Amino acid sequence: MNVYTNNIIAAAIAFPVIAFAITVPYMIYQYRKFGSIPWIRTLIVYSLAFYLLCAYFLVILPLPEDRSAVVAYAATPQLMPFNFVREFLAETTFSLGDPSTWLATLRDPYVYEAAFNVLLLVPLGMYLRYYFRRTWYQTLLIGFSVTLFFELSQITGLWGAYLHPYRLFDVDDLILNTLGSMVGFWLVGPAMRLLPDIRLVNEEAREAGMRASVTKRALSFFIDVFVAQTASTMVAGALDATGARAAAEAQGVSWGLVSMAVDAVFYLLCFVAIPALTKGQTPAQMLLKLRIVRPDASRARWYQYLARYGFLYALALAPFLALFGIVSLDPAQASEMSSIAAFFADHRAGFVVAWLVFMGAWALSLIVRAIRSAVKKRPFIMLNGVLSATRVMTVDAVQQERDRRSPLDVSAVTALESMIADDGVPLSELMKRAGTAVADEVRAWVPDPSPVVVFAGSGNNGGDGWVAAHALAEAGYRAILVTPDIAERIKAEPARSTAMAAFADASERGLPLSVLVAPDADVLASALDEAKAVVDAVLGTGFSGTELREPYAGWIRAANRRRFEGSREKGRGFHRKRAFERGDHDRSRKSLPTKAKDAPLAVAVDVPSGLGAQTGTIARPTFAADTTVTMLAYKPGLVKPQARRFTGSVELARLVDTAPYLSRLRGIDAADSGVEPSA
Ligand SMILES: NC(=O)C1=CN([C@@H]2O[C@H](COP(=O)(O)OP(=O)(O)OC[C@H]3O[C@@H](n4cnc5c(N)ncnc54)[C@H](O)[C@@H]3O)[C@@H](O)[C@H]2O)[C@@H](O)CC1
Ligand SMILES: [K+]
Repeated sequence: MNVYTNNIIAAAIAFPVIAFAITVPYMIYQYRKFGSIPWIRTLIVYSLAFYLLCAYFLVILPLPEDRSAVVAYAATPQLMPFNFVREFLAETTFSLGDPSTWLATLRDPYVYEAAFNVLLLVPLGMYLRYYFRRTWYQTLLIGFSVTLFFELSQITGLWGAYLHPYRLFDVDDLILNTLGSMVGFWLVGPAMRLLPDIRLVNEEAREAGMRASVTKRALSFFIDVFVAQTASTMVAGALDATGARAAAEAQGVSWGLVSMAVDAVFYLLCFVAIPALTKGQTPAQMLLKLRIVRPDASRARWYQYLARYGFLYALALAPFLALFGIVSLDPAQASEMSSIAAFFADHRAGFVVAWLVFMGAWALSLIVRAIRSAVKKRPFIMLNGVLSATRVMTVDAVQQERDRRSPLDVSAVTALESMIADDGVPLSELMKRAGTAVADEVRAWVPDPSPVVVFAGSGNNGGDGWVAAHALAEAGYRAILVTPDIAERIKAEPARSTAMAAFADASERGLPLSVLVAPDADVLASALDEAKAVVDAVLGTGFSGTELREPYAGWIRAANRRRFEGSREKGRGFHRKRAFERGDHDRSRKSLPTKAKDAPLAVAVDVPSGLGAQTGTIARPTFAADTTVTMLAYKPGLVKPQARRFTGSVELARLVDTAPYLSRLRGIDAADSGVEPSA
């Protein structure tokens, strides 16, 4: 056993080195892929690395004394499957009928080594199923490959590092290790219900990745400094090698000054010139998808980049220059100094203490603010950002902020649709893309096929709902579509033909799509009780007003009640007594009641039904959503302050490349009305 623990200690010593080497690449990869790095994933990835290292060390250590060592027992591979069983039976006193022999058996090397060989790859199977979401046969294959790699390391004497194999290649190891990975696969199954779903962790990371977190910005800054400094050092070195130093010194120019000038060139290049060419990105910001912009997300000018980083260096360096100045004053020469210098020189120690206190307080305040911004999910703004009127945002957040700041009037959306249709993408195709985007949003947050309720109104917003329900059913979700009337009797086009086609296709292929036509309250409530997601495609841009008509009002109330009171089984008793009885909400309240624990995901299509797309008025009732997938452009109502608690997060589904149309529309808009567009 001692051998095992020694190897684990070796791994523990080697691990920090490896962890350090992989951390920056790991962070860059995660930031690029997901935008943020959840703790849980870091824990998993690093524990996996540590575990694999331990396992490998157990397989290849201890190393023989010298390269040509011959280890007798490892010379011939053991190729007989289940040899360990035979040897065990031959060599021990074990008897199934005699319990007194059982305990000794456990201490038998054949038994504990076999058990250990199984154990070795149990964690791998767990990681493969839980984190990498591999199926059982993929786990089997990967487990076997890893084992084979281990055994091949042994039979080749660590890939030729040693002339002879020093550990035994054993088929039984292959069998037992692979079995271990399968045991891990089976064991982790029940635990997965308690562990956070890694797909949701990823989805949340993507959402959190909209923010330019302090760590992401710090990483980007250090990469930039590293790049600029390395380039500068190399160039200065090259100049030195070509004799520039001697030439400079012959001219009476100090080499220190020259290399500082080279530094300055590279820092200006990295932090000013390159951002000016790339619309606001330093090299590392390109890598990490960050951008320097004005506070309103518009493009900053080159002198703002200069100011931003100039102030940063000035603010960071000034205290050190001051300290250096004070420390280098010699009190012995105080009589020869100006009175101010003499004062500083006399009180040197006091100033150094004051300096330390000041810097400590400053550092502490930065740390507190950084933590507070992380907790409150607010941007971390530094003084140099304020002074230069710039911010660092993620590329995605810049885009989102620009979209939010230039919503498109509902009338303009209609104009936009017909422009797109004129270019060959008809409304029916837009509807298909819109519904698919909604289904994708549901699938991102509810990754396993589950029951989903889709409310579809009788306008085109409802058409999006039919597409979404069909797409979800196609993906195996049990979609329950709630409609006031059968598809044939929908009046709006292309909603009608789209709904009919979706229904016909689903029936023909036997997809799990069921349609509830004007269901009564009880049927509706049961459907909602089971649902893992509710899609609101009742009313979109076609609605304005302060009251919803039936049956829509009843549907929305039922959905809101389900959201805030929980399912009916759970809701009876405690929950039902709560104030939120009408399934309506008190419009004077600043926030909505908290969501019930088992509330389904609520997705609104285009706008939450009840919210005025143009005006942002909140009707009675209005659908309360976790996320709103809005089509083509933000509508003015979505960005009104009161809308936020009904829309949840807003996702823009562009459906087509809208940029050329938008500039045309805004141009025409401005010319026609004689006023500046809202952007
Ligand atoms: N903008 C786009 O490019 C696209 C828009 N599509 C969808 O089409 C929607 C607009 O469709 P429509 O113009 O047909 O309008 P809506 O579907 O938003 O609303 C029209 C329906 O609302 C009902 N209604 C009006 N006032 C009511 C009230 N007070 N109480 C109850 N019901 C009321 C009407 O009877 C009508 O059935 C958009 O929101 C979007 O979801 C997509 O289908 C395709 C792409
Ligand atoms: K809607």
